Amino acid sequence: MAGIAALFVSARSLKAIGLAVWLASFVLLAGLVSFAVTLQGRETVRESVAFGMADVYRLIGSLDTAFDEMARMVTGTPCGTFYMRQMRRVAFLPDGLSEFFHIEDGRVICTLSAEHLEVAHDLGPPDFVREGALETRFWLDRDLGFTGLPGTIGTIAQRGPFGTVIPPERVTLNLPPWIVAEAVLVAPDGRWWHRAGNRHVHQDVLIVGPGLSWSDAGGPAVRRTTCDRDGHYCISTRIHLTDFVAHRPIVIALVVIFAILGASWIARVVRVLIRRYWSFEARFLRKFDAASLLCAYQPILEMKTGAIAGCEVLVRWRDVDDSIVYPDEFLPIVARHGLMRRLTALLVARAASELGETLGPDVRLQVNVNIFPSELDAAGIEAAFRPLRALADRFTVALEVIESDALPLERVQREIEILRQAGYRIYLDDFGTGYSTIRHVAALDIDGVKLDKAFAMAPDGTVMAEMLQHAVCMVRSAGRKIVVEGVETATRLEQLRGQADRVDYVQGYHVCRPLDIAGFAAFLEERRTESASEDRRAA
Ligand SMILES: Nc1nc2c(ncn2[C@@H]2O[C@H](COP(=O)(O)O[C@H]3[C@@H](O)[C@H](n4cnc5c(=O)[nH]c(N)nc54)O[C@@H]3COP(=O)(O)O)[C@@H](O)[C@H]2O)c(=O)[nH]1
Repeated sequence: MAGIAALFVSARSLKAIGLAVWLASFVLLAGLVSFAVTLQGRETVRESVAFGMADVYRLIGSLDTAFDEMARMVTGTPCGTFYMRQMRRVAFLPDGLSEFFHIEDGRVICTLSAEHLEVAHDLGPPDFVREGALETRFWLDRDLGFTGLPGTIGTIAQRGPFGTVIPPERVTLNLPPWIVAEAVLVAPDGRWWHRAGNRHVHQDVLIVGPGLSWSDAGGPAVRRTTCDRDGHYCISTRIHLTDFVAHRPIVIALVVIFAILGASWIARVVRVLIRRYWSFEARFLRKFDAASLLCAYQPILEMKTGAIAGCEVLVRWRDVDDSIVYPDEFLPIVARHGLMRRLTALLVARAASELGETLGPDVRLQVNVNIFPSELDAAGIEAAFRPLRALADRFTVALEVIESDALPLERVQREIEILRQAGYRIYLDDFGTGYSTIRHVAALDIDGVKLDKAFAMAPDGTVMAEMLQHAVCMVRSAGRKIVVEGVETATRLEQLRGQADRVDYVQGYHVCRPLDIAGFAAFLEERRTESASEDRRAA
């Protein structure tokens, strides 16, 4: 879970997520729009094929009508005068069929153009036969020289004793430039003949197969074949995607622009939602509980004895990705949402349980806890500190009031009095910075003052370092105990030892950094062993 949460917390992975969402949205949107365009393309193909098929059905209809008329009207002695006159009348029908024959046993006996043939023309076996109640035979692309029209090629159809010629240009394919198509006539045994359109398209579909295919040299192409209801007349189509793109640049540009804009919008919304849900503030407020608050203990050294007299309890928060967050980052959120009391109560409960269970029963310490000025009301403090106060025989509680805002002196003084009478010690924190003033030190009945670490941490020779001594004198003159924090070097500790009659306690990285409870217990044990051996040496 922490691993997944870490994805949303890190700015780098958030960028990666944004990019992934953008790409996925782009592919999805481009796919959806392309699908819509493809459907529209399929519709165009369907319409074009239907247009071609309409010619086929018209031709079949003309053939049926012509043969019906022949059967009805052409009677009498075959190839006789009356017979031929009637045949001519059928030829005048406006169906595009104008040449008719009389056929017996597969041989043409007479034609409208050539009349009675001197030698009957043997048609040979038909190329294919349209089965059914009205069987029709076809001879494709035959030389019609026997009709008196040398060099003319045409398809002959025969039903009963009658035959006719189908002109070659009867099927038209009305197609946009990005579709290539071929109309073919297919025999029941699979043989087929080109009728109109682009040669090789039907063969291509037969070899590669219908559907989307990538094997063709012209790139990916969509192929299909549509046939009439008898399956004899078919139109095969092939759309090369490159042709489609080349012929519809505006559509393609619009698809790309739409997909880019849409994907950017979706990615932005997703990023905003992720940021909102996983912002530091949002996840802190979601996971602000006893389990996520941790205590660090920083030892406080008593100058007079050289012993560890106490510790400051410092809060830490475990983020959703298990990283440890320092208070400067989340205290403003705590203050903004009025969670100061809850923070103190949770922290005190944890500290009481850790200190009580881990340190030996003989260890006596002053436990300093930071509180906001707004928390300074005796009843609230008593409630929050109950777990520590239950261990009053081992731990004395000192409240470090962080002066983050101006103190209402009268009210604060009243609360301080009650708390001190109850056994609490009160310190003003961060003296010398912000709102912490000498006026407060003089006006409030407090136990001590913690000098801001900026004094002790300042390099020798700087004004701040110089002011350290004066600040100590000033606080001392108000009769308060002094804690100097931010002692990071042995030199600074030595300098403060020179003022040991005025500086009561020091705290800082040179003494010890804040530790977890196990580290703190080990540190105390080590100090105890060291001072015991020093005592033995002195004895
Ligand atoms: N209301 C609460 N405020 C709290 C609580 N716990 C901490 N705080 C306040 O948060 C501020 C930052 O604290 P932190 O990051 O824990 O830093 C503390 C020490 O680590 C640091 N310190 C101590 N010695 C040194 C040192 O030698 N060098 C150095 N660079 N830093 C050092 O100082 C911080 C302790 O400051 P203070 O409280 O003034 O003694 C800080 O303002 C805390 O007050 C909490 O539970 N409640």
